[in-house]
Amino acid sequence: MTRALVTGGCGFVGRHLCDRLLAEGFDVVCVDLMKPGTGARPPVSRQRLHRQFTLNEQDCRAFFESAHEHFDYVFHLAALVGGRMTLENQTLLVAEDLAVDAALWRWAGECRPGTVVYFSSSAAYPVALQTEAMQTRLSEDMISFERPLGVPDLSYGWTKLTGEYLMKLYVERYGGRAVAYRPFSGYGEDQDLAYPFPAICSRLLKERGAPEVSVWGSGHQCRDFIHISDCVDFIWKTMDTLPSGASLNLSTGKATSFIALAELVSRELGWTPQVRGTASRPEGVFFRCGDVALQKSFGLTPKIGIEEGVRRCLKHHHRLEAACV
Ligand SMILES: NC(=O)C1=CN([C@@H]2O[C@H](COP(=O)(O)OP(=O)(O)OC[C@H]3O[C@@H](n4cnc5c(N)ncnc54)[C@H](OP(=O)(O)O)[C@@H]3O)[C@@H](O)[C@H]2O)C=CC1
Ligand SMILES: C[C@H]1O[C@H](OP(=O)(O)OP(=O)(O)OC[C@H]2O[C@@H](n3cnc4c(=O)[nH]c(N)nc43)[C@H](O)[C@@H]2O)[C@@H](O)[C@@H](O)C1=O
Repeated sequence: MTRALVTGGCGFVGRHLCDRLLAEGFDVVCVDLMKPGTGARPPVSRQRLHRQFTLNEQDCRAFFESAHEHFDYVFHLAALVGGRMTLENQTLLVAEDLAVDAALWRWAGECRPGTVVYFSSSAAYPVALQTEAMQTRLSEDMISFERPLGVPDLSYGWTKLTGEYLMKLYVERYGGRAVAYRPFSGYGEDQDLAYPFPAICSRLLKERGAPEVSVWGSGHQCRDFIHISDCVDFIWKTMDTLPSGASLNLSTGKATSFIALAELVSRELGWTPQVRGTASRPEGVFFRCGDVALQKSFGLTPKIGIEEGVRRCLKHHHRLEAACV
């Protein structure tokens, strides 16, 4: 039986990843803080009832201190993330996430799991490449520790960059196997409303028919939205073939502005409001979109386009509304 440890497995990405690992016949040990009100949810019932799934509700640092068992794979997702967190409490975020990542790599050095899969982020890319003037499609080799091209925008990006650096040390010094993924804007039906994709779908559903709707920032800023099932599929297909120490984007290569996203949602709902930006709300970087050449070399193509993603998200929020009536 293949054994996997998933830290942060009750978060948005973790829930989907655990589902896939269980469906593929893995034995899954999940470690998650499960703090109330943070967006972490109990695993879906089939996970709880699943004989091959164990949930430890604890800080993964404590788990690392006491666990000496062997895992074939370790998927490290535990991190303080999300719009609110990244913007509001940078110091806490850096202190916590660096400590958690350091604990992971120290433990991996001692316990030597088969493969460590580190969840980095597209936020680790240099901010100077993501301006309105540059609008660069970000490719994996644009993060270089030897000849840096620039620095990330937020502390959150710095912690992910440092995490990747620690991965490289682990691979070089301990000869361990590890790979990293850099998700762009992952979204999906059961995502917390702190994230823009579900927030916009849910808001427009409520405001349906209004002459005017709003998005944050100028509305012209762009993101590369990738559906969570494609993210998980890309990981599944490459986690054994990606060279040790390498990082891979999880992206579609398609940039969508928030105004375009809101227009797509309203079209799907059958009306055409005026979409306006809200200057008082944070805008973040202007253009964050992945280069997909390396993903293509592994035969990866996303299955769910943004139109289908919007339809799924709306259907999900419709269902939630109906359940509340
Ligand atoms: N979603 C996306 O589009 C992107 C995600 N990523 C990365 O992917 C990973 C997963 O993201 P996502 O699922 O969206 O985030 P979530 O916040 O939904 O999930 C993270 C989970 O980790 C848990 N956690 C945090 N700290 C600890 C800890 N010390 N010990 C144990 N569990 C902990 C959280 O618990 P609790 O909530 O109870 O605190 C939460 O359940 C993260 O590393 C993130 O940085 C990167 C780029 C984009
Ligand atoms: C890769 C990276 O992906 C994410 O980082 P990000 O792309 O910078 O996104 P964010 O969540 O920091 O910013 C949200 C963006 O969305 C715009 N926006 C518009 N309208 C609404 C709106 O209505 N609500 C919200 N919340 N945002 C809106 C808002 O103005 C801003 O531009 C992280 O989840 C992070 O985990 C991560 O790793």
